[in-house]
Amino acid sequence: MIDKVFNKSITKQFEFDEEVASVFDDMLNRSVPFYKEMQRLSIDFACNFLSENDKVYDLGCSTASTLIELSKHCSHNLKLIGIDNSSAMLSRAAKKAKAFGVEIDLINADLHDVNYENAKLILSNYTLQFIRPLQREKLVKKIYDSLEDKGIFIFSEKVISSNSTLNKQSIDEYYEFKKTQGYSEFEISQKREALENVLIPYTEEENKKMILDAGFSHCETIFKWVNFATFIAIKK
Ligand SMILES: Nc1ncnc2c1ncn2[C@@H]1O[C@H](C[S@+](CC[C@H]([NH3+])C(=O)[O-])CC(=O)[O-])[C@@H](O)[C@H]1O
Ligand SMILES: O=C(O)C(=O)Cc1ccccc1
Repeated sequence: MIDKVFNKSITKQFEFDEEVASVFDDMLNRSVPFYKEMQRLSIDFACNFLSENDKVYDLGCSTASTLIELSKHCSHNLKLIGIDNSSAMLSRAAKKAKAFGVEIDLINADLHDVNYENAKLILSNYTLQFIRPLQREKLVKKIYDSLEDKGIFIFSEKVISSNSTLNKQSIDEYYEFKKTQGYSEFEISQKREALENVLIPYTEEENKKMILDAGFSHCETIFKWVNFATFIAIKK
């Protein structure tokens, strides 16, 4: 289904509700530049670190697109666990996983309330940005503590520039991208208002500092387009 969620005046802040979930895959593909390329890159890097029967978590898995793609492109048998607190997203994730014949343990819970034992890989694409800043650092520390010694954390985020001029130009460039994807200026403005104080992006440097402060030995940007970045963090 085509995303037309914001072609009417908003009546509430952005939520991952039934209406969003019903158009989510289209929304993501048209709202995140190079989403598919990022997803494939994160999967390729992930596969290099994974072995038979490793445990993989996707935090904020939405409709399980990434775990399904990972299972298709990684030759190892993996224990796949997707966590999300949106029932609407997880009901679609379950249907999609079944349709693709991929076994995924889907957990309907807040990311703060789940233990991610013995994780070799934790993924979290475009999710930390929705976690309140003080809680975000706490969650990243939990992610670090949950990973095995040779564990990897791959995550993607919307980012801001610390230079106000470049930040404004980045936002303008991003909205031009959205127009190429068929969104109207009205839809773009309504979604921007809905996301105010819901999606809170950090700078690339703030993301890396958060990761290193949690104890990770290394954090690197492996993909970036203007105001969207993908990072890989190595525990030891
Ligand atoms: N506190 C929370 N606890 C659990 N889930 C949460 C929480 N906050 C947000 N979510 C969930 O995190 C997901 C963020 S979307 C991830 C896309 C996916 N990674 C993808 O690559 O397709 C990104 C986006 O929509 O831009 C949603 O499914 C929320 O329900
Ligand atoms: O930041 C934005 O304006 C977006 O549209 C990103 C986004 C993509 C999918 C769900 C929520 C936010």
